[in-house]
Amino acid sequence: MSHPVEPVIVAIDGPSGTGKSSTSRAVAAKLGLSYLDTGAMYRAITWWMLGNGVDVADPDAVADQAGKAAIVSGTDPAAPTITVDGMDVSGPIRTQQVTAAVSAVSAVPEVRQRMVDLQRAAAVAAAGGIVVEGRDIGTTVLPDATVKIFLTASAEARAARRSGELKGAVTVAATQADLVRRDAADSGRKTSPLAKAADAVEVDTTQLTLEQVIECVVTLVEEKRAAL
Ligand SMILES: Nc1ncnc2c1ncn2[C@@H]1O[C@H](COP(=O)(O)OP(=O)(O)O)[C@@H](O)[C@H]1O
Ligand SMILES: Nc1ccn([C@H]2C[C@H](O)[C@@H](COP(=O)(O)OP(=O)(O)O)O2)c(=O)n1
Repeated sequence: MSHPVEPVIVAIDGPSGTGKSSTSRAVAAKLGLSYLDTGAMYRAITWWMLGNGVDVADPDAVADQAGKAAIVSGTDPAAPTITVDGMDVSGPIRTQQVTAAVSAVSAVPEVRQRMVDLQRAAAVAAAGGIVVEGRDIGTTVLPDATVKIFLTASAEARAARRSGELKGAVTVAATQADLVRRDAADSGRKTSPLAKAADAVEVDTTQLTLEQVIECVVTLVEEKRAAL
């Protein structure tokens, strides 16, 4: 008897600098799936809050404005996009100012509820399947995902990777301190903290090349698909 083929949903979670974005994009491209960067969505709403003079340290003020920004993500892994009220914000959401404020904004339950609704809608819309990366995808957003991956790496390796991107503008030590602070905030918040789902496969990427991580995830997805 044949079964209807369900679109494959891959959830990739983990802290900053573990390789979620690079791995997710490449896996989606290789397997012909859509791709959603949920961190970019939290950065986009944070960018909007900062630009509109909202005090990001005041959760009530953030909650009050949580429904205002129209955030739209393009899910083609070859050219992912993110807009706020129709404006391309892919550059501005990567500034240090946004990075410093994003954990506070994303801890506010009203913000999370809006983002989770958008993320689930994107997964439903991706008829051919999707790779979704973030902090709470396997635990909260898509608990029925076909495959769940939790990427880790040492704080040293993650900081070295990130400061490589910042091209020496910030020292590795300062980058590492920022990462560790953000990990603590993201893991310690009340609403859907950064956490490994019980049924996620943990992959420590400290000693792996990006290509090895991509291969590992592609293999896990193909094994799961074959067993369906
Ligand atoms: N296994 C790896 N080894 C070395 N560098 C990596 C590896 N995975 C990712 N990188 C690099 O580290 C940086 C951060 O990766 P990224 O995918 O943005 O991580 P995340 O989305 O988890 O924050 C990027 O410059 C990326 O090219
Ligand atoms: N599913 C998610 C994704 C990101 N966040 C929050 C917490 C993270 O510190 C920020 C930014 O995430 P992002 O993946 O862009 O961070 P990095 O690129 O790894 O530095 O957003 C979240 O709370 N839940």
